[in-house]
Amino acid sequence: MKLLLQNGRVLDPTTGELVHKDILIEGQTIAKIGTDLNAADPETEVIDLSGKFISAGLIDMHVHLREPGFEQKETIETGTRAAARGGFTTVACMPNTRPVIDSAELVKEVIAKAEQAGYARVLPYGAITVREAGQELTDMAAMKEAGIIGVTDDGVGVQSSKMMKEAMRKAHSLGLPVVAHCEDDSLAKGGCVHDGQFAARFRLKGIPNEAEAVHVGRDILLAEDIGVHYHVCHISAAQSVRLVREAKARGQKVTAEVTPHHLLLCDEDIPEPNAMWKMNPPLRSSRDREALIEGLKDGTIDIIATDHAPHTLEEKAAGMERAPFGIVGLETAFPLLYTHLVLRGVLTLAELVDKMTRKPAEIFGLPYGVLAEGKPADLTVIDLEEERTIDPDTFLSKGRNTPFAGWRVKGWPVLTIMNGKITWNQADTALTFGE
Ligand SMILES: NC(=O)N[C@@H](CC(=O)O)C(=O)O
Ligand SMILES: [Zn+2]
Ligand SMILES: [Zn+2]
Repeated sequence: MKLLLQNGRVLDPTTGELVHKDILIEGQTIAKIGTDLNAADPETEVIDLSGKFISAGLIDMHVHLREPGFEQKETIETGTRAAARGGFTTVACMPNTRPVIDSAELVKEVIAKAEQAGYARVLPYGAITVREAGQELTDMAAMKEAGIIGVTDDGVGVQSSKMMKEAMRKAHSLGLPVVAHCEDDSLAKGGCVHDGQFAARFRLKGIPNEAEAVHVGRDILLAEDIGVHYHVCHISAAQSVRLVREAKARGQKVTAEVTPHHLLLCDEDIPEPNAMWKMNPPLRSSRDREALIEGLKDGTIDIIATDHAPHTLEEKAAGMERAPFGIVGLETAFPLLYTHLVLRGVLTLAELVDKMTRKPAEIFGLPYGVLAEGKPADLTVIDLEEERTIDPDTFLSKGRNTPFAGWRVKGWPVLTIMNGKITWNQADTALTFGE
């Protein structure tokens, strides 16, 4: 199959400006990027993009697809449809399912289900410890053979330093990154929000910055001699940013991701105790938020990942103290970041796109994330002018748990192509998504 995208605009890699280009896709590959390309044969499907922005397909290195075991929250099918609608062509999924993805068999099951659904490329992580219980290392070699791209106990921190050190040795020998949910239970236990202004005002138990940062610091020390690629999940505290910056300056292979919500919100923005604003790590202080933006700009923080964490509305109705941690992110990430970071001059469009495409591919060694001839045909077309209100009722994800409902944002993905196949086309949908 041939697909010709006419009259789109792409980022010029040297100037960072948008320039008009046509893109010809043949099968699963970008065959040609040029000007005035015409459909040579009548078989070619032609789509006129009328000046819309074409990016390499977005990559999200941190999502929860919830299957197996929590299908009431999300399935691989609904989660990857949400990914496609959000402009993502590749997502890496977390193993904190039921059962936990801690064996080669379960890894293979996830990959098979994702291929069957076909809406996005799914790259699974395997657990560091059996059942994420922190007691015994998993068979990482077998899981690697089955297709994992890294190991993580996301959802919980690895409490034992000895266990973490052994995990790093094993992962390094297999060439796998260790992807860490940094949380010291002795400091975090029982908390539901950041240990700051909001917690004090509503007399809620707080989670201090150090609950994250002591793990970041410990792990950087543990990884130093081993040489393993160590990646910090959903970085939230200013101290953690400082530790990663120092490690990078020493030349250590440490990378980090930040979520859209930690970049855009802080604890003082929470209107009242409402679990739509509850996630782990929690929204921090405005000074932490500023440190995250600074870290993103100076390259300390490598990439943006959503930590898409769907839960049911019933679960979220249990209130700030009892509801589970987590908010969805796949269907709102790009327009939120474009509106609040790019249109406000915090990041350029080229910088934002880089942190959601080329950079995640680079740090995890994936052959995606660049728009170039000969590369896999993963593309996202975004209408930078289209402005709409975020309405969770229109989500393709089963999760409706977001603090961003009602926000008016610009820059919505309108067409997503993965491996040459259209996985989301707004023009085809009968649904209307807000005004
Ligand atoms: N981020 C969250 O608040 N929740 C995640 C777990 C995690 O990412 O640690 C979840 O699985 O719901
Ligand atoms: Zn986590
Ligand atoms: Zn997570």
